[in-house]
Amino acid sequence: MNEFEFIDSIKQHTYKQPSVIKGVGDDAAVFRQTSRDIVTAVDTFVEGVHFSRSTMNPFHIGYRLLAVNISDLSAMGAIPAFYLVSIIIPDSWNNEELAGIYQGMAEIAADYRMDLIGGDTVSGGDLTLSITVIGYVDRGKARYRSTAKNDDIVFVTGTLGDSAAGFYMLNNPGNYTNETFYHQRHRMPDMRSDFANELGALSRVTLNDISDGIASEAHEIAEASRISLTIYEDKLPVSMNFNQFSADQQHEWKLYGGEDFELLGAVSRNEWETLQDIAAETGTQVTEVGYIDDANDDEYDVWLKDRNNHKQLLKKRGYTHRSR
Ligand SMILES: Nc1ncnc2c1ncn2[C@@H]1O[C@H](COP(=O)(O)OP(=O)(O)OP(=O)(O)O)[C@@H](O)[C@H]1O
Ligand SMILES: Cc1ncc(C[n+]2csc(CCOP(=O)(O)O)c2C)c(N)n1
Ligand SMILES: [Mg+2]
Ligand SMILES: [Mg+2]
Ligand SMILES: [Mg+2]
Repeated sequence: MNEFEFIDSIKQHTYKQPSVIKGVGDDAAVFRQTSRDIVTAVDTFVEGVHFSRSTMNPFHIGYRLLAVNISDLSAMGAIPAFYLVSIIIPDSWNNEELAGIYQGMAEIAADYRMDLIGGDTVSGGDLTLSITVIGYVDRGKARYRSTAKNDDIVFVTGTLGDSAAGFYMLNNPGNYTNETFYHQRHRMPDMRSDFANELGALSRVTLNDISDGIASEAHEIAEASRISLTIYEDKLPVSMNFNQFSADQQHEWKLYGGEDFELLGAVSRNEWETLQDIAAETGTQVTEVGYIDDANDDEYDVWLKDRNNHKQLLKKRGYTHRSR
């Protein structure tokens, strides 16, 4: 298949979003928007860094890449609408495998009524996929990392550490409990889109999605909001049978494992009950895991309290890409 046949094979023939004026097939895509704010993000996946063929099949690769981008839109309180895919294809990937990647993306796109409206195709190098997502949020309702205030409740959706545990199981075959569940949490993470969108009812909520690990994202909130954040270690939600792993593994994965794509947030005590109602309506597990304090002398610290109430500074550690 040449580049043009490939583009033809991945092109949608109809669009779900009524605002599309031009999708795939010209120099750029066009959509029209008058009332809502537009939210956009891009994340890149590289073979060997974000996935390997030994732990993910092509469908999972596509599914997960679009999922993690939807996660960033959720963390902004936005509804997904469009995506554009830039792909660098090495010779070692065949047509069937590439089709699998696009099927994975199409599967989750259907769940969120997203349209593929453009992209770019280049051959050579390592398999690299970069997805740009575009979504909408009601005017002025985008949710930021910078809005947390003293005495807010810190909460997290879902459970933590499952993706890292699943990745470990995929790489270290053995006798595990609930293995399929953990594999699934790594390969096809759940999105918190409905919950995040419904939070539009709140006057203020701080959100950040967990890609690098809760320790890292907690620091992003602390720094952006210029506050201090405390997490109770024994309140961090984990899945059933997470205790099949060693204490060190559990500690490492839930705090620093990353790729959970759950939402870490902060909300005022006044609106905590409304937030819990929204969680119940959208079938979302939400757990109170800590609180916000004023910062001490411009130190935007993140603390971890153990079950004996001992407080220690939580390092900004997680999955960090190096730059030279
Ligand atoms: N190479 C880049 N050029 C311009 N802006 C960038 C670049 N890399 C990151 N950013 C911007 O920096 C901010 C933080 O990006 P970052 O990738 O850390 O967030 P994220 O997507 O939530 O995290 P992750 O990539 O771990 O999922 C965003 O505003 C992003 O657009
Ligand atoms: C083959 C392979 N090796 C390592 C990992 C783990 N991993 C890769 S990127 C990342 C953080 C988010 O990245 P980004 O900041 O780019 O969004 C994590 C935890 C994996 N999933 N697959
Ligand atoms: Mg990013
Ligand atoms: Mg993010
Ligand atoms: Mg991201």
